[in-house]
Amino acid sequence: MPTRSPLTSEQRTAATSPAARAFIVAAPGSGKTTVAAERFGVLRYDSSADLRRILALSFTRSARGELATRIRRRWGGNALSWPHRAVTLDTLHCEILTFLLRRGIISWPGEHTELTVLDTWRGQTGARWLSPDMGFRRIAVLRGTVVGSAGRKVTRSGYEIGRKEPFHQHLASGRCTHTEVRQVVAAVLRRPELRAEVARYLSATTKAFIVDEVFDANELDLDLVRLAASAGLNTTVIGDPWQALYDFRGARPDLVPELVDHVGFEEFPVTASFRFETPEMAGLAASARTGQPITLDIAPGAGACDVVLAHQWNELWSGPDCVLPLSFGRLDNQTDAAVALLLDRLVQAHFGRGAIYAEEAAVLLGLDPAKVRDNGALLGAVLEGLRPGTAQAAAAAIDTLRSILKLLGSPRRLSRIPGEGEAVQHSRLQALARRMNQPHLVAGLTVHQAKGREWPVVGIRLTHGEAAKLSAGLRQDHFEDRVLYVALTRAARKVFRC
Ligand SMILES: Nc1ncnc2c1ncn2[C@@H]1O[C@H](COP(=O)(O)OP(=O)(O)OP(=O)(O)O)[C@@H](O)[C@H]1O
Repeated sequence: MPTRSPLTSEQRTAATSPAARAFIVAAPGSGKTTVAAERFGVLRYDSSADLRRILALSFTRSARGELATRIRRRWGGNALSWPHRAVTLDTLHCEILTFLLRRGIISWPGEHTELTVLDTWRGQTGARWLSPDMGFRRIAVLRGTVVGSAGRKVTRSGYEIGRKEPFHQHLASGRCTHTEVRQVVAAVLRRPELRAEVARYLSATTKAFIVDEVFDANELDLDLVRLAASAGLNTTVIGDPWQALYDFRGARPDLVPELVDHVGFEEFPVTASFRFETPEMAGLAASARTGQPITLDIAPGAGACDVVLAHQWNELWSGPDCVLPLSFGRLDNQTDAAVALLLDRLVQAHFGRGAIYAEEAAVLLGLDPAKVRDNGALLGAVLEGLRPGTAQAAAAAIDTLRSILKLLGSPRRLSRIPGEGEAVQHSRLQALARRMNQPHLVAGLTVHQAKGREWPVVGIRLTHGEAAKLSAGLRQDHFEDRVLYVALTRAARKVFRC
């Protein structure tokens, strides 16, 4: 086991404080996750006879995974044995809903008490891309104590269900997405008598909440924190206002100071960063945080970097061929999903890990992800066919891909995509072919995927607008500026512009 570095006095004070409500504000690399994991064990193994669980909470599966790994590494595998858990806020919402349904406090269409909760409606009957000019989408509401549905004007584009019938059918068969779960739990918390039931449930089961990256919390998450604190749970929230990135999930970093003030959290600053190994990086991070103008050196080649980051996947694909982005981005149709499986194969071969959204791609195609992995040689053969890099090779590879999906167990045959969609797939495959022919590949990630991680040397792809923002100095209250800040602070030794 590696030796553990001693905590700084700031870290130790924050992790071991007897405060029932602690707000730990920390800069990048100063040990937010380290302190969260430490405090988990301090509360888990204290000498009290209180056997209720400690709940470590984060917002994304990758952040949850990192937190769970750190807890196990610090305190041993048993630290997360039942009832103690590290889960996402979405999992907690589902747990609360299941409790309310099982107890009959509220009821679901078809009297379901166990739900199948999907990440997205994409690929489900009745789901289509709806944009603000396209009328209404269905949302889940609470009528009395019964879950029902209502139409709401579309305000932000996405895969939604617009028509009543398919939405009702999904609900009646016990199926929904995390969005519906959030809508119902939010409606529950607005009703005093139901809110009191949730408070009772939390205080009966849970001794402490430790919420990592609290600036990514949306209104519902923050309301749950407020409820937990008022129900007497030991409540710790940890975060950095400069690293709030989940606007698309409704993150409300602006509401955190109000919550901290209103609930009466005791504040513990953790300032010393362990990430930055060179004076240059420490200076760069400080300049970014204080809004000083920033200019990055141009990379001698992307191969000089350990990772290349960009805000959007497209920016990575339009960059140097020695950068292999770990995704093409959103999966809009089944051909997108099939091409994502090919990318997954190449990513596995080079980096020993899967591509982002590979599992989602398999599910969208009706395939068992394990079977796809077991039959990787079939996808490998399609990749080999791509090697010449021509448009003809790309077209032939798509055809072969469509036919082998059947062999992998896909219930339907993929058809050609109308309009320009087919040409987009050809150019994606040609981009893959160019990467296959590189002697050395560097992983490309979006800043969202890189959050919470670190590398020695980081390359950043900047649009003109982003470069201008850097030269003007970053502002914490601008989302795009925070994205740039998180990108810059992933490097221990050096950041280059790629
Ligand atoms: N007291 C310490 N002594 C030495 N190294 C430490 C100490 N505390 C944290 N570290 C190391 O510093 C690095 C950053 O820690 P950690 O990931 O917990 O920071 P973070 O604040 O969560 O980072 P981010 O801002 O990127 O989310 C890790 O490699 C961690 O092991």
